Amino acid sequence: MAIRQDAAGHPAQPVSGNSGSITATAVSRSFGRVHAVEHMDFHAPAGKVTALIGPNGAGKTTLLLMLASLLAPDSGTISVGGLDPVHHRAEVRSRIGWMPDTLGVWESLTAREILTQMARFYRLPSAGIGQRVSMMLDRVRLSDLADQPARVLSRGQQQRLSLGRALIHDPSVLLLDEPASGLDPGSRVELRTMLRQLAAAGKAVVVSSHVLSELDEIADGAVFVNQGRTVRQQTTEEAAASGRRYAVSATDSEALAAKLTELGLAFRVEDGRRPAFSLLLLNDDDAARLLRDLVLAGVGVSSFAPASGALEETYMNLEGERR
Ligand SMILES: Nc1ncnc2c1ncn2[C@@H]1O[C@H](COP(=O)(O)OP(=O)(O)OP(=O)(O)O)[C@@H](O)[C@H]1O
Repeated sequence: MAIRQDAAGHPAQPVSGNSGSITATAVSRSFGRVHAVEHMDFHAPAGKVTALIGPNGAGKTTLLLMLASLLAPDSGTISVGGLDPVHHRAEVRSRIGWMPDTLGVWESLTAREILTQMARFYRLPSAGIGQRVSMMLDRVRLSDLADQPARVLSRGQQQRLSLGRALIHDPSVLLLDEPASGLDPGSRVELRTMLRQLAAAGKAVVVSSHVLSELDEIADGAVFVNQGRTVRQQTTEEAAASGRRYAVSATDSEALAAKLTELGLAFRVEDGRRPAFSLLLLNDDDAARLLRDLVLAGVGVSSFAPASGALEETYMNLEGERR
């Protein structure tokens, strides 16, 4: 089996099938007295989209910066496909695509110039750079704006340029901090499709996001963090198996409440434009059964739908446990 060395002469670990996975074990990082990340564990397998979820200040960006080798941990270990970013920085960086929450580029350069410069930084063969940049501009739908200075791009267009920049060297691990921020609904759908395609191509995709309702569609699993610590890791299927909240409303709210009570189901009344009853159901079969029972009992059901995603439900439950 081949053992490689990086530029600094450190022996790299054997190249194996997990070259795209990324793992952090008990990593910590403080800023003065602030313990931004404390003994955090994180794993994102190759070929999957992993969501990094947590409230403001939980330590998500600090963890991503460490995973991207842009910030050194005070303690703990990080492995990118078996390589430690501290000792194999150049090789790890060539494997990682990093999309920060704000673009932060040379604003007077054009989108094309920025991607060209990044391709040079990553030492892509110069003969192929022009074609690679044009392909990437097309992929993130910026071909029409390719020769405009970055400062004139809208927030959503800058996000797309940032994604193109993260992908220009075809990394095996993608770290995306709030990638959907500022994107319009159509662009969000495109982003979702692109992230699924990248995972299907074998890359480890890590997405930090507060838009939990969308994550069920994107993520295969999630790592929940809070106050610098990992509080739960679970697959989206595991999250779905613990049930999800449904919102039900009817033309006659009293009749609906009476029937739910008769069926022995705990519910609460949600504030909103129209009164809706919300209740936790274990799976789609339970939801179908309840809808049938309500209709057969003559309750005029006017809406019946999941009120939260599976990952959102886990997040809200964790929040509830903390209070
Ligand atoms: N460079 C820094 N200097 C001092 N404190 C910092 C620094 N970077 C982060 N922190 C602190 O570390 C904690 C974690 O911050 P971090 O940005 O990682 O959280 P986050 O989960 O990404 O938050 P958000 O969802 O709001 O972006 C916060 O209390 C923050 O104030």
